[in-house]
Amino acid sequence: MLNNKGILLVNLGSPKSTAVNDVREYLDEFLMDEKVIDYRWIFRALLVRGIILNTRPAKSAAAYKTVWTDQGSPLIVITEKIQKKLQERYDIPVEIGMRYAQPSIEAGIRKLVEQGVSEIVLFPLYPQYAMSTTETVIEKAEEVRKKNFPTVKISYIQPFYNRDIYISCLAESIREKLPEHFDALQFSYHGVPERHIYKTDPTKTCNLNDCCSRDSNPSHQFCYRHQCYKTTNDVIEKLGLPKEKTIVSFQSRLGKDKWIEPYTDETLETIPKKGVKTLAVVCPAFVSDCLETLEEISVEGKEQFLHAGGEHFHYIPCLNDEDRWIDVIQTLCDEKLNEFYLV
Ligand SMILES: C=CC1=C(C)c2cc3[nH]c(cc4nc(cc5[nH]c(cc1n2)c(C)c5CCC(=O)O)C(CCC(=O)O)=C4C)c(C)c3C=C
Ligand SMILES: [Fe+2]
Ligand SMILES: [Fe+2]
Repeated sequence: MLNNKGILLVNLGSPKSTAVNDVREYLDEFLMDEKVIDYRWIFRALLVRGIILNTRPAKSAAAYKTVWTDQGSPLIVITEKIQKKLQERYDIPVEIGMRYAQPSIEAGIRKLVEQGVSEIVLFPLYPQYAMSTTETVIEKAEEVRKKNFPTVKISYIQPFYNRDIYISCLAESIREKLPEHFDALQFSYHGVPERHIYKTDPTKTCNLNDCCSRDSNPSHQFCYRHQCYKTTNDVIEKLGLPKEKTIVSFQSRLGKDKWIEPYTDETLETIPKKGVKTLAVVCPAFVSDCLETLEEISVEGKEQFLHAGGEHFHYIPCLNDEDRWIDVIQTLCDEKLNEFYLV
């Protein structure tokens, strides 16, 4: 019986509008999360509320305005489309929740509970594990569950960065959108501070230089960088592309800390001089297009590349609500739903 089961799809979240005050409120909640800026509260507050929130909201609001749709933030609109398509395949309720802003994780769980759900499969919509994404989602959901819904059971879908169904789906999606001719395919992942990688590796053995070749190292379970390289290598293999024709880089760094390298913006500025004139870029840390892909890569990144001597720039959209991606979500949900029977 699936009667008391439900699915909650969780994504990052967006400001409620492009008004500077709404963006400030969103950034405050986001950046005051200690899993995102992992300083002691007082230092985090000094940095976020004393420095970042003075200037960033206006700059981010202007960027959001360039991608906002009539229905709202692309990230939310696309997550809602995924929800609708998935709901058509299930007769148990499917809801969405955002880690920051609205609709919140709490609102999503409440909607499910109001429909009689007591066992939730929660799907963090992040292929690779990171403290600032998967981990903070689980922590938040558990906090909400313990406080407001103590009798509800939640099970969590694990990062799927190396699952063959996901790799095949991503590879096929890329294959369809790649231009006939290109000099390089760049995989640009969202960056994280380098410190986050060491912090989440329980074995403390992750060596950024060689961890990616040691797939048996248990630290890779918590190593975002490793998982990005694993996704890339598996997709390249599926596509039959020579490794020399591909680039991995990390985007969106914020602040003065060292983030994992190489940085996307620096790469875009150097590769034209090395002969890359036609570039395709894909962003597999994001399953839905959002500010970071539609503005930072498709607009800013393109300008940087062309300005540095590049000639053609092709942005490859995220999986969004492609049916083959909905198939993957459904398979991963079914696996978890079936686990309920085994307990
Ligand atoms: C210390 C800061 C940040 C870390 C660490 C970080 C990790 C991280 N983020 C995503 C996914 C997304 N981030 C998005 C926007 C965004 N990210 C940060 C900062 C950190 N992210 C900021 C300040 C912002 C807001 C926009 C801006 O001012 O630049 C988004 C887009 C949201 C949207 O509404 O469109 C996504 C998605 C991942 C996957 C990740 C770690 C792996
Ligand atoms: Fe981010
Ligand atoms: Fe590692």
